[in-house]
Amino acid sequence: MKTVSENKCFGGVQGVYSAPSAACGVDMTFGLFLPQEAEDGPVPLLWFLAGLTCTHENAMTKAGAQVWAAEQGIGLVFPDTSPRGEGVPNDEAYDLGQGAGFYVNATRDPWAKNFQMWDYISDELPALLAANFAIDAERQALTGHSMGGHGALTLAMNFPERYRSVSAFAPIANPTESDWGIKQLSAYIGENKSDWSTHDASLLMRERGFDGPVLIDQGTEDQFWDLLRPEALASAMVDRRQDGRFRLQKGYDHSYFMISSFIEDHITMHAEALYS
Ligand SMILES: N[C@@H](CCC(=O)N[C@@H](CS)C(=O)NCC(=O)O)C(=O)O
Repeated sequence: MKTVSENKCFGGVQGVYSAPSAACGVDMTFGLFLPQEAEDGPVPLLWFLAGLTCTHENAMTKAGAQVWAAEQGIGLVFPDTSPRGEGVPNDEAYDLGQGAGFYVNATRDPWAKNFQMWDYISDELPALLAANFAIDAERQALTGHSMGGHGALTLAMNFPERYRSVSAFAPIANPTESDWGIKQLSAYIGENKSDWSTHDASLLMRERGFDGPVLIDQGTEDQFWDLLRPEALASAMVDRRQDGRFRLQKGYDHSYFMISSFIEDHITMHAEALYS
């Protein structure tokens, strides 16, 4: 593992590291914020999964999460959104290939060799973090934005034993019915729609729900509203009687300004679940 940078931040350390990934077949870069408490022992961990076009850097620099994580004594990890670099397949469109891993394990060429983001996020990176940093792998929670909100919700509902709480900002909520989903799921895991259901938050919410705190924030002026399909997730939560909050935030758009406006509430909710 290589240390790319380490900066003191709100009494803790904001690091950027890079390590070879067996799942993705290339070196993967991630940001990790550890609060001061990590000097004395393992701390719980909140994942921030980012959206289309993002690297490890967007949420790390724009979400404003560290101040609240420092206050609560929890770690934050900011993974990349796909493998990247020379030799890794890509597409001309911004919403497929590098920067658009969609948090699935690809089974189709040319993607299958590198695009194993599901395994990378749920297995490989947590093990690497627990082995190298003061992270308590028994206490993890997930949040994310847009494509990353989709990743957070689908991982949480598939692995409820691994994650204590889940939240999302403007998640891609119903990818099996959206152009942010149909194109990518077809390319990565094939045209057979029955293989897609584990990667659709609204379908999972209807079938399984989540036995822990859930918080969704969605801006009413989100320019990608039609692609995100928040109504599908909201109605699935109601139909299931899921314990949780789905908040429509008047006037907010899809940007990190929306995220930084509400991140405190998300981190407070996760901290309560992680320390209970
Ligand atoms: N580039 C795309 C949109 C990409 C986009 O908005 N990405 C969001 C996530 S879905 C993001 O976080 N962008 C990076 C940033 O704001 O820092 C477009 O112009 O249509």
